[in-house]
Amino acid sequence: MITSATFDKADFTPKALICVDQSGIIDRVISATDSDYQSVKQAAINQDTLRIVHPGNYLLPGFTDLHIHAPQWPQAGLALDKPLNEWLNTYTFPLEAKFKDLAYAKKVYKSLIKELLANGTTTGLFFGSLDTKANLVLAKICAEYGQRAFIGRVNMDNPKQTPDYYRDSSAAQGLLETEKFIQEMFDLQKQTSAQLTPVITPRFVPSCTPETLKGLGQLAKKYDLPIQSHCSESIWEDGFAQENFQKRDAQVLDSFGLLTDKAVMAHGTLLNDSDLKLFSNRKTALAHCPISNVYFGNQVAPIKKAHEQRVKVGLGTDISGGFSPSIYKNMQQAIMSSQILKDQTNLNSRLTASNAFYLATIGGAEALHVKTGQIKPGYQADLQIVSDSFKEVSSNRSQDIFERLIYHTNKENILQVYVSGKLVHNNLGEKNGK
Ligand SMILES: Nc1nc2[nH]cnc2c(=O)[nH]1
Repeated sequence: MITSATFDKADFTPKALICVDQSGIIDRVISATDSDYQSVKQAAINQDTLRIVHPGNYLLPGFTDLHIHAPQWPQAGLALDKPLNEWLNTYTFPLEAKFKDLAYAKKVYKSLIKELLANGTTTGLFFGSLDTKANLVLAKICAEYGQRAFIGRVNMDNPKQTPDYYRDSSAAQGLLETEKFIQEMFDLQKQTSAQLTPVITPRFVPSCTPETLKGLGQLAKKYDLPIQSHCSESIWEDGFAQENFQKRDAQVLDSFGLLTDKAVMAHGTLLNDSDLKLFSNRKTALAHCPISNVYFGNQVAPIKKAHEQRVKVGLGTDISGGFSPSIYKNMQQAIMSSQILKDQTNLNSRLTASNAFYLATIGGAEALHVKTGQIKPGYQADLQIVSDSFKEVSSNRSQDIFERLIYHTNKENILQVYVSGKLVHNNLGEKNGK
């Protein structure tokens, strides 16, 4: 098994028993040299609860996707040659508005959640749409398929920056609808006992009036909820904050109580040193979306610097600003983009495979305050079993195997995925599912 130990180091354990309790939490990790290894293994065989990770396959923690726009799934990979503002107005807002149609929402969300689980994503932080009922459809599908989910009802009410057909009619109406969504999510949580959390979701500063930003800051405090938005993603977005508030984008969000230790801000490609300090002081996390940033980010996000300044960082696919639902592909891009930043700035900005793995596992989990992302006692058994397709032709050193898995794992290599010990994706067929 492989689990991240620190930002710079992944631990490799060739042989161990991972004991998962009835509630889906890792109870013990027993190494082959421990005195009760054989007896615990035999007991599991007797109870038919032993699951074996065969040679050439590896057990990894499930990943957290810290930034996904669920209703954008049908356009993943489309129109990415357009600038952000045009892409939003011409393609994205019309698509999101279609989710009033709940049959359409159901079809799209089922496809998305199956795809995320098949790619090893066990926790997702989702932007929904404006439509409360469609967001609840997403929540129910997550509950049904076993996806741990944080879901936000999007707020946007600035008439100058949003179209008539896709906008809250006023700040008060949007806030009321959001409070309704929060209550319905709490009810759903109770009915299904699924791991569902509502999230306060101002789309981004340009889409919202100051009344909405203020009201959402207050709702987050009232219900002690996570917050998600976009921050300093593009030169255009930064310019909007400067022109309308005479402040940096991060400062605007902070002035409305939206940078908290439960907030996750997407992109941050243009965060400067003082913004990073603000994030660090507020314990606000950054969702690094390296594929999307190539298209809309205007710059490579300074991830190594953010980590060194003690900003919490995880990875996001940003479906559909990013075209791929795979966190593996985003780890690869995070490493590649960091090299470009190094070449451009001559700073020590380069990320390693171990760094990227840390962001995908521990980084995402810490941002959301969930005990996932590590194969350790006390953590949720959110796990994936992946196969190394290069084992016949490449080296058998643990570091080499690890790097190969980061670079070459496709959906086909992800054999099984578990959330809290429950099998949620099985690529081995019924029989071998055991
Ligand atoms: N990438 C991205 N940036 C945004 N900024 C505001 N909305 C969006 C969105 O849907 N995607």
